[in-house]
Amino acid sequence: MELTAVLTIEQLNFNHPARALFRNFDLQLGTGVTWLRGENGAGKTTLLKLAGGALDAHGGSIRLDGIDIVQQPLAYRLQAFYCGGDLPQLPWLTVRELLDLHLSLYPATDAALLDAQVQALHLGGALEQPLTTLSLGQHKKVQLALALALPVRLLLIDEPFNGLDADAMACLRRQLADPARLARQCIVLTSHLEPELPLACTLQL
Ligand SMILES: Nc1ncnc2c1ncn2[C@@H]1O[C@H](COP(=O)(O)OP(=O)(O)OP(=O)(O)O)[C@@H](O)[C@H]1O
Repeated sequence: MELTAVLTIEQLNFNHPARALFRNFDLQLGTGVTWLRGENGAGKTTLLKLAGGALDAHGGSIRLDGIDIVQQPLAYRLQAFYCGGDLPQLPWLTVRELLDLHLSLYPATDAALLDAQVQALHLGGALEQPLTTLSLGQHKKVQLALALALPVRLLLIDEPFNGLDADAMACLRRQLADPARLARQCIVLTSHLEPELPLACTLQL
C-alpha cells in the first residue's frame, strides 16, 4: 500500500559545531508509531528537535501535511509537539500554569482531556507545585500529559519510557497503541529498548 506522507523531510542538512549529522537526508512518514533507533550520538534527539521546530535546519525542507516549517512556522507548530527531556522553560510557573499556557498556545485542545491525562498520570497532587520542585519522573509526566492531550498531527517523544513508574508506563503504552490515535497521528519516538508497541515503521539512524 502506498504511504500517505504526513511528515516529509527533503534534502535536510544539519551540523552541530563539531559534528556533521544530516547531509541530504530524506524521510517520509505516515500515521502510526515510528521507532527511531541508533547508537548514542547518532542524531535521534537532533532529528526530533528539527522536526519539532526546536532547531533550525541549515538546508532542505520539512513539511507537515504540506505545511512548510519555514514558510508557515506558526501553522506548523500548532500541529507539532516535541516532548523531550529538557528541563522546563519558564521555571517560575506552577504545573497548572504551564498546562494553562499550553491550552492558550494550542487553542483546539480539549481542557477536559488534558485534565483526564493529568489524573491518569497521577499528577493531580502536583498541580500547584512550581516546575522547579518536580522530580524528574514528574517532569516527564507533565510533558507526556501535554503530548497525549494536545490535538497535534505530529508527536515527537524522546525516550518516552525513561524514568516512568510502572503505572505511568502502562498508561502510556495503552494510549500509544490506541488504534484511533494511531490513525490520526504521526508519532515518532526514540528508544534504546524495544518499545513494545504496534509499529508503522522502524528507522535506523
Ligand atoms: N548543542 C550541541 N552542540 C554541539 N554538539 C551537539 C549539540 N547537541 C548535540 N550535539 C552532538 O550531536 C550528536 C548527536 O546528538 P543527539 O543528542 O542528537 O544524539 P542521540 O542519537 O539522541 O544520542 P543518545 O542516544 O545518546 O540520546 C552528538 O555527537 C552530540 O554530542
